[in-house]
Amino acid sequence: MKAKVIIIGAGMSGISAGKQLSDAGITDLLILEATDRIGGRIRKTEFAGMNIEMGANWVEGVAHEGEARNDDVNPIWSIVNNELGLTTFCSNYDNIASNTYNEDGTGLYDEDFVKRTIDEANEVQKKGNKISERPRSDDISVMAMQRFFEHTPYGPTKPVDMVIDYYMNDYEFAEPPRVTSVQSTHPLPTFVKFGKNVYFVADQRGYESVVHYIAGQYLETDGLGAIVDPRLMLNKAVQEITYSQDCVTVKTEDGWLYEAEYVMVSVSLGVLQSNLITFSPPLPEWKTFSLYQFDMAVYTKIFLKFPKRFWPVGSGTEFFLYASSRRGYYPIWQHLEKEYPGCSILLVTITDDESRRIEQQSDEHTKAEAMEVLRKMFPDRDVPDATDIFVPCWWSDKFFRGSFSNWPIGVDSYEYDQIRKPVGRVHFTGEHTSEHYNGYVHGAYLAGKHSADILIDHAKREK
Ligand SMILES: Cc1cc2nc3c(=O)[nH]c(=O)nc-3n(C[C@H](O)[C@H](O)[C@H](O)COP(=O)(O)OP(=O)(O)OC[C@H]3O[C@@H](n4cnc5c(N)ncnc54)[C@H](O)[C@@H]3O)c2cc1C
Repeated sequence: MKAKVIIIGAGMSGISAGKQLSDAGITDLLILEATDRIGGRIRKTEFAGMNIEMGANWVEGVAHEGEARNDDVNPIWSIVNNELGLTTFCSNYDNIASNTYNEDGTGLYDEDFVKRTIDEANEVQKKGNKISERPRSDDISVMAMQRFFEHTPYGPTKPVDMVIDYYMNDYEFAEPPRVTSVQSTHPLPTFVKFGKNVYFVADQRGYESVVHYIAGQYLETDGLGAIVDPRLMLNKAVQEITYSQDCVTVKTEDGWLYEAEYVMVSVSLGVLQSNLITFSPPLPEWKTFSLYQFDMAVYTKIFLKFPKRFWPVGSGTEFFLYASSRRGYYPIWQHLEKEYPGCSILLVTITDDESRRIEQQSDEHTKAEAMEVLRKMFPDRDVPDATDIFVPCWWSDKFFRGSFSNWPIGVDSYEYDQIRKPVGRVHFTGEHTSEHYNGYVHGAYLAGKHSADILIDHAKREK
């Protein structure tokens, strides 16, 4: 089977690249997707009788009216809010100082004490922004910045310091401060460009309806909106990409061969770092070097359903922290009562080593750990066992190998260009190729457009 362009992967970036190519008149496309759906890491799933988001949940980078900002609007927010009208809720973290729990069963920490910790951490972050004004060669890790400004050789070590540090860094980047680059995150381009608010998508149609919406603008759909276009082929896991000066051949796991003038690879950085897809000839060293230097982080959203609610609800209670002496141990909790009143569901987020650890144990074991933490947080309440648990496994899934990319110390913009740069007829896209917005849904969307533009130029030059 032949096409002008084969797109590998039907997540946000692949679908966005397809739209950009179509708009430029390149409609002879074939999209090969390994799974049985489009959307990739934006995925709803049924849990306890309702749809929840196992992947991306927030539109990050939204300005409120009247807030000082430039005129840029996050393109995903435009679709979510204006075009699709999905139900969203602005997440407000202002009250975490009054919602930070002790691990020794004595309940909440003193609010002023936690507030001071937050203020101090905020001061260090602000100073970090200054480091970003220096030449790129002066980049340091977030932890080095903390040592520099806080004079703490090992970074924060007390439970409250650690959970606040986790909330400010790992909760966003899914890797600890010792890994993350200051210059790429301080200040964070997403918030500078689009606004500092984050909106939680809580809509039964799912956040993935954004991907369907974009796909539906150039792929044929039936009366109900399902994509029926033969150019989208599901359950087509690509195994091998053979490229030459004249063409590209793609082999899928079921033995089919597809030929094209160009290929657009939109699989995750984690997949590219694994050996799932073989390139023939092998990718040049400059390419693999840049791909291996970047990090694929792991961020895990665990959902727990309870027979009854035992946590506080009402204004300022949505997010609460567990300050453990083991950093990153079931640290950030969110109740979904605002989004889904009466649902009695809690969401706890863990990352990195903790994510990899729990992916390798049974859900029952994870539930028991979470229950122990909850009973420490609420010693005076009757805390019933969760009746249901959902633990997504993004890291073990061979089609993802993690949740999103994180910019580590030691990678500069030059190496970043190499990640995105085509190798002959093989082009690359994906959230990890978005220099300013890597890790985000809008990063994937904009990267798809950008990489498609590079391919369009390439095709024009060859005419
Ligand atoms: C748990 C989690 C939470 C997140 N939270 C947020 C958030 O709140 N806000 C935000 O903005 N972003 C968030 N993100 C990040 C966001 O989801 C991603 O940046 C974005 O969806 C990535 O899109 P993509 O197209 O680059 O990659 P993907 O979505 O990974 O798409 C690549 C596609 O390629 C397919 N594929 C893989 N291997 C093959 C193969 N061999 N052959 C064919 N197809 C293949 C995959 O199945 C997939 O569909 C989160 C991600 C996760 C996992």
